Amino acid sequence: MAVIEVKHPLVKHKIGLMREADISTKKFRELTGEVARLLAYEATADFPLEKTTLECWSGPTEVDQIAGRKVTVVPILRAGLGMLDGVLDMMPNAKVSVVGLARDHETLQPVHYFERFVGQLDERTALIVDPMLATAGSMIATIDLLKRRGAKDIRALVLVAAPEGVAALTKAHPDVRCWTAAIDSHLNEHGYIIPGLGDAGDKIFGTKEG
Ligand SMILES: O=P(O)(O)OC[C@H]1O[C@H](OP(=O)(O)OP(=O)(O)O)[C@H](O)[C@@H]1O
Ligand SMILES: O=c1cc[nH]c(=O)[nH]1
Ligand SMILES: [Mg+2]
Repeated sequence: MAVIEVKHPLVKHKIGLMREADISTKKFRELTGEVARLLAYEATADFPLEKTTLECWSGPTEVDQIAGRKVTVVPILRAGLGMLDGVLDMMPNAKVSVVGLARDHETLQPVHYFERFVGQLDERTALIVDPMLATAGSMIATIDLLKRRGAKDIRALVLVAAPEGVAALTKAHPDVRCWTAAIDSHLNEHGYIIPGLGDAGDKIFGTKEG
C-alpha cells in the first residue's frame, strides 16, 4: 500500500482536535507540528542502524546509530512549512529543499512558482511534507521534480488525504510511500477534502478566518 494511514492513538487524537471549526492559528500550528513529528517517527522506522562504540560513564559501550542516512525534507509551499520544524526536531541534521506550488482554484492544477533543491538527491531520502493530499496533483508534481533530479528514496507525510488523492498518487508513483494521519471521505466540488481541515495554508498562516 503506497498510502499508509497511521492509526496510533496520539495521531488520531491530535488530528481530531485539528478539525474544530474555530480552532486558533496558534493551536492549529502547534498540532500541525506535533502530528508531523509523529508521522516522521513512523516514516523512518526502517532506517538501518549500525553499531558504534562510545566512551560511556561505565567504559566503552556499543550503541546503535542511524547508518549514514542523508535526508532532505521537502516542504511544499506554503502549507508544508507548517510541518517542517516538527520533522527537523526529529532529524536536526536534515537538509531542506523547497518546492513552491499553488493550486489554481478553477482547474485544481498545481501552478509551479519556486524550487530550490539541495545537492546529491540520488544519495538522500527525500521526505516531502504537505498537510493536504486532495487531488494529489501537488504531490505528484513534486515527486516528478525530485525524480527528474535523481531522487530514488522518496517518502511523503501528509495530515489528511482524500481517497481520490490516494488513488491518483498510488497510480502515478506506486514506489513512493505516503504516511497520513487520516484518510477522509471525499473531495467536494471545489476540491476540498471532506470533512478535512479546511484550507490548511490559510489556517497555518492566519490569512483567512474560519
Ligand atoms: O492535492 P491537491 O489537489 O494538489 O491539493 C493539495 C494542495 O493544496 C494546498 O496548497 P495550496 O495550493 O492551497 O497552497 P498554499 O499552501 O499556499 O495554501 C495543500 O497545501 C496542497 O499543497
Ligand atoms: O481540503 C483541502 C484541499 C486542498 N488544500 C487545502 O488546504 N485543503
Ligand atoms: Mg491553500
